Amino acid sequence: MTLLTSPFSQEPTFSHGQSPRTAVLYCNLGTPDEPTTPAVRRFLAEFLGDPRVVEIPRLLWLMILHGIILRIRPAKSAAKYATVWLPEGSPLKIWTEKQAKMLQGWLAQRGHDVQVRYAMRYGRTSIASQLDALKAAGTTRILILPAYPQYSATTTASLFDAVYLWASKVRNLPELRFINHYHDDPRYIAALAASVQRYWQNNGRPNVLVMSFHGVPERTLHLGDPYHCECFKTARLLAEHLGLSKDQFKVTFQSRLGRAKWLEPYTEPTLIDMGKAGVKRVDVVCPAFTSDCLETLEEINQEAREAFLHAGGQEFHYIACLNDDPAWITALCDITQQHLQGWPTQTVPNDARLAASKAAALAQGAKQ
Ligand SMILES: C=CC1=C(C)c2cc3[nH]c(cc4nc(cc5[nH]c(cc1n2)c(C)c5CCC(=O)O)C(CCC(=O)O)=C4C)c(C)c3C=C
Ligand SMILES: [Fe+2]
Ligand SMILES: [Fe+2]
Repeated sequence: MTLLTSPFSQEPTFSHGQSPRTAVLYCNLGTPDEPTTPAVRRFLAEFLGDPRVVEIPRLLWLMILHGIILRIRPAKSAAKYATVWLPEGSPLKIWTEKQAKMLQGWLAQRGHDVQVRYAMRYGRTSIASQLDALKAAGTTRILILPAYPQYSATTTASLFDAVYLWASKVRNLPELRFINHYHDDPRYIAALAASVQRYWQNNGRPNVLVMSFHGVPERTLHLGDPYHCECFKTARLLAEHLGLSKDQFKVTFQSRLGRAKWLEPYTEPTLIDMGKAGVKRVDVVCPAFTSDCLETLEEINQEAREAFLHAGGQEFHYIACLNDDPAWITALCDITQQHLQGWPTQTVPNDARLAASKAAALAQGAKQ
């Protein structure tokens, strides 16, 4: 792109006459490149090596991570990934990419000239590489949109860290905005509720709806992380929307790692207790995940299902994540639009708008 100098001032303007480019970077956790032991080891080394994710003294943790965990876990996890892998790749990546494409298209339909890209905190497609690409394309305003409705330092703050690290190496920075959370956004809640209601219309209702959120160490709650409270608020709003009484739903936390205490109650033991107690049918929904991934497709829809049925339960229904649900993309669009306010993102370029208003003024003058 050539830079011209405006005849009226020393301000540079872009030769194609468009307003400065605005972009949305839709960020998710990340996933291995393939369901193999080496690829999962690479992914886990980066993920679990992040001090935001595992907060124990560095040296000790690096010894445990490289000495034990990365020798055992990758093969086990790779086998699990293989059970959910699709011909096009990892479900998390496929859904995240599709959501970003849909968001861009739907924003364009609403008249916003905004580029939407997706990025992953770990593995490919990295946050730094996408920010580099946006900067190279002349983007001057970037909105960081996490795929996580609930804020957690382990996820949201960690992805912001990656943005700050990139920014610390850039001379001429774009304007940056960050969305911390949307756990109580009425449009996200309505999309979740509609997906559950639709499922029930087609499949009947359960005795209990289990809302299973990804867990985090309990210690993070005592240190001030709002994740636990935000999960409970999402759950309460979802239950209200669905008209559920207290005994018709249950909040649980899944994916515990290591021996420390994580947020309770844990999903699988709760389901086993329910099966043993004679609960006939449970439906499970995972509101912290906006894309289906290993944690929902394998841990819930395979492992937790088996545990519940084995404990005496009769019917286990997994309600899919929001994925490409139109109500969810609409919610994402609304949330994005709200945070783009004040940034010029109209489809009609500034210069064309100016020319049109000058022409209108001239025509008005000619009439008088
Ligand atoms: C929804 C938000 C998430 C939070 C909060 C979170 C915290 C967290 N996770 C781990 C450890 C692992 N998570 C793994 C997979 C994984 N985690 C999330 C989301 C959150 N994690 C997603 C979307 C996924 C799926 C990725 C995919 O490729 O499909 C894994 C890897 C899988 C495995 O080996 O079991 C680990 C490990 C910790 C320690 C943590 C907070 C401290
Ligand atoms: Fe996780
Ligand atoms: Fe898991």
